[in-house]
Amino acid sequence: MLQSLESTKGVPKAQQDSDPVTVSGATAGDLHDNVETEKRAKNYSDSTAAEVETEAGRGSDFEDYKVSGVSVVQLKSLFEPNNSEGSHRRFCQNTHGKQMPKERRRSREVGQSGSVKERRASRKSTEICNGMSPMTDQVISASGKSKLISNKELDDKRSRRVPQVTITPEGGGCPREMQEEDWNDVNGPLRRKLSNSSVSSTGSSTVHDESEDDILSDNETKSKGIVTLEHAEDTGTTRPWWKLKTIVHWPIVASQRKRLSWVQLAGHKGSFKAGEEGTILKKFCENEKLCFERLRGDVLQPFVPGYHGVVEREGENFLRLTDLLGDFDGPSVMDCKMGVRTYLEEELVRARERPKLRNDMYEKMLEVDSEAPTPEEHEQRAVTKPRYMQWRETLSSTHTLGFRIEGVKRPDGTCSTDFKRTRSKEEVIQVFRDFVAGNINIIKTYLKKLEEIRKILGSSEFFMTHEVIGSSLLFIHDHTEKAEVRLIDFGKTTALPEGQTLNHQVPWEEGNREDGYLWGLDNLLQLLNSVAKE
Ligand SMILES: Nc1ncnc2c1ncn2[C@@H]1O[C@H](COP(=O)(O)OP(=O)(O)OP(=O)(O)O)[C@@H](O)[C@H]1O
Ligand SMILES: O=P(O)(O)O[C@@H]1[C@H](O)[C@H](O)[C@@H](OP(=O)(O)O)[C@H](OP(=O)(O)O)[C@H]1O
Repeated sequence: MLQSLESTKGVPKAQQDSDPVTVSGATAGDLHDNVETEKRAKNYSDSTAAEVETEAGRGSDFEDYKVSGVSVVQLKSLFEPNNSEGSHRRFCQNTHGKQMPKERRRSREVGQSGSVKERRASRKSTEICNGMSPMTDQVISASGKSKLISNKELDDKRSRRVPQVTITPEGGGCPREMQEEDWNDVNGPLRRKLSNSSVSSTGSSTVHDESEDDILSDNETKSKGIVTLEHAEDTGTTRPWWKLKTIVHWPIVASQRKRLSWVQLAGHKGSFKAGEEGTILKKFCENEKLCFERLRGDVLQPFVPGYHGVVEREGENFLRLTDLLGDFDGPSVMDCKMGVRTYLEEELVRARERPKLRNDMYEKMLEVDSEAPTPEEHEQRAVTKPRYMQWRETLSSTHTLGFRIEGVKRPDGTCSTDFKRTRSKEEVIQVFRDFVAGNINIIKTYLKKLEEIRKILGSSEFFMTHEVIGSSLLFIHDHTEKAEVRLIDFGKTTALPEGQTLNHQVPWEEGNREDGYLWGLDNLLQLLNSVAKE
């Protein structure tokens, strides 16, 4: 399946009218992974067929309406750039009162001043999780006390509703997401456009089997993997989105500098563009930028993609990152999302304070299990984001193992993102076995790399002082048995209040901000060890 990506697709004209932004370039020293574009082009030989990109802006937008006094996001008609907030595109007023895409809800660094309750909860959490017993067998009640409940009970509770505990704003208030009104305070636009839609979804697919209509539909059932990245021109000018249509995609061999066949196993469509000299451009996210800046000089830096600054392309800002696939020949790739939780505490708080019902998430739920929504949710035809995220976590291995597989790309070019129900140890092991095609040497190299990462994380100042949510480990290997693991995606990784640290292994209780990252990593190590011994 070939998917054509064009990040400017569907971008409303108003965004292109927005203010220019300051661009910080990369220093020469940043370019520590220098990979040649030609080599990459050769590696991604999957993409030899010409593709045709249809009209830009095609796809579904969403519209808000009210059900029982709560706003609902619903699919809206096509070709309407200035719509209301939705999962795929959100817009807000900029300082000039113009409509512009809203920054993905990761823009604000969280937690300059955590609440007292947060700090207390953090101190309380001293239990170390051993083995693979679920760390989520403890829940916090409305009184703030924790109690033990069965896994079944827990799953039911977690998957049915948003936890009811609220964080009380104290001493400056608890962290909260940037709201539309906050935009007036923002000095310069935050440039990461909200999702066009997530790549990860149900369904297994190959590189060759998708029709053009499928390519550009916003149907979440269409899993993506191999994508064709546009090489955005550094013109400094903006191109109206409606002009970006019916572009013929030449085969990669014919236009290596302009296009890059690439693998994107998770995340949002249109988030990436091809960069220069072995780099890719990821849509700008202030929070992620801050993380990469803080990672400079941290012991963890060699284990994350090289960061080469912020660049502007066609009026939009991007983070320029080393393409981790660049050193591999026809790589196999796996994305494992780490941690016991995939949403921020502030997202829970917001969902309680201002519930926003998502029709797209309800639809995604139905695709997997038509009985998953409650009668009320069926009636509303919508769920809140935390509800969806929690359901995804309990359905997969996020809750039980502290990580989950998001997607896999195999050497033959086929991709699968059909892992929403991959939950048990045995199932996860089987995916890894298939991933390495039974090659134990590769598993052993992965184990070595993971052990190294485990050790480094223990001494990383960055890791200690950040809540790491939604970040993945990217596994990459090729037929030469070369294998590498890197930490990616810091869009939802947030700094803790001064002086606070995380243990990353104790159970999460709302307020303690624990993410279970290390617990998940230990489980992953254990699973791979068992594969290596086979
Ligand atoms: N530096 C990189 N080199 C190679 N591949 C990458 C790199 N960064 C990301 N990817 C690919 O892109 C996918 C999505 O990346 P990422 O998770 O950073 O995007 P995202 O839009 O922030 O995702 P999400 O919405 O899940 O948070 C990964 O699964 C991986 O396949
Ligand atoms: O994998 P799925 O089932 O498609 O679900 C998506 C996935 O959980 C993403 O991590 C999340 O983005 P964030 O991590 O950025 O929150 C996205 O939310 P979104 O639709 O609000 O972007 C979800 O739709």
